[in-house]
Amino acid sequence: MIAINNLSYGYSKQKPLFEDLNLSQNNGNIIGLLGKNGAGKTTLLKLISGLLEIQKGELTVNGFEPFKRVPDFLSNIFFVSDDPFLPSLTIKAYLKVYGALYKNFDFEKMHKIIDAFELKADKKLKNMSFGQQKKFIIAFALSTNCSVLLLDEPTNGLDIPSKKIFRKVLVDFIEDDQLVIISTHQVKDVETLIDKIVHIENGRIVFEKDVFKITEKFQFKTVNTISGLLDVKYSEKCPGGYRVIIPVIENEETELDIELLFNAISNNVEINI
Ligand SMILES: Nc1ncnc2c1ncn2[C@@H]1O[C@H](COP(=O)(O)OP(=O)(O)OP(=O)(O)O)[C@@H](O)[C@H]1O
Repeated sequence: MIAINNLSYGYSKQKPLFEDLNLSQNNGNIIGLLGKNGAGKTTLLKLISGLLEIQKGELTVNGFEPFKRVPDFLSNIFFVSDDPFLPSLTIKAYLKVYGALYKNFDFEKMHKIIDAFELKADKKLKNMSFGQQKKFIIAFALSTNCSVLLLDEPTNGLDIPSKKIFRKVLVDFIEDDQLVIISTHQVKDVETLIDKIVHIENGRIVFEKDVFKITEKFQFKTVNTISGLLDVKYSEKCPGGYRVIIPVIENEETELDIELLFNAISNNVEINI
């Protein structure tokens, strides 16, 4: 569980990035963390994982203050950074050394995922491509069975077949009691996975809603024309017509279009639920 109350943080004292930020998330959710470039997504993940120290307010993860980095905290959280640093070890050797740090590490799960990603256990991590390294660290993160998983741009560098495998391994191997936060711009890669959207803008959380509540209230669809449509919350032109967000009519729910929702929120459209 993550609890953030009135958090302030800035890289420079003159211009804080976050001021009075509040966020509370329970385990059992997969959260899509969205926001424009520079909004602070990576910084927030670093604060949650204890790589940066909060300057004001409160931040606890499973009851621990992250920056204290006590072993019981560290063994139950895993942060997959956008650009992971990996030592000059084979996968096999890495698992022996680092797997032992996580009390619930599941070696069988690890082998299933590295097979799915077509990685070779006797290959040195340093000699792998960026995409292969990303796949390895995602496999490792999932296998730790940590209570909190933080994934920063996890599909960045993955080819098209690997993105499909990524979605499948997340569905198959995330446990019901984990809290997973995925920060990404590649929203199509995670659209079907996430059950909650958190959108950061100007140092604040400007939108925080469950996906099922959004799709219960709003339809996301492509139409030929918007003339005659009542109560269009947001629209944008696309080849052959318009992509629109409109209220659900007669229980006719659609799937969430995260990109459209992102654009609506970024254009200050109120999506009240
Ligand atoms: N080490 C640092 N020193 C100073 N400023 C930093 C540092 N790291 C990030 N910043 C600044 O903090 C702000 C937030 O950066 P952050 O990387 O958290 O954003 P982001 O939402 O993850 O962006 P992106 O979507 O581009 O990855 C940016 O303005 C960035 O320039």
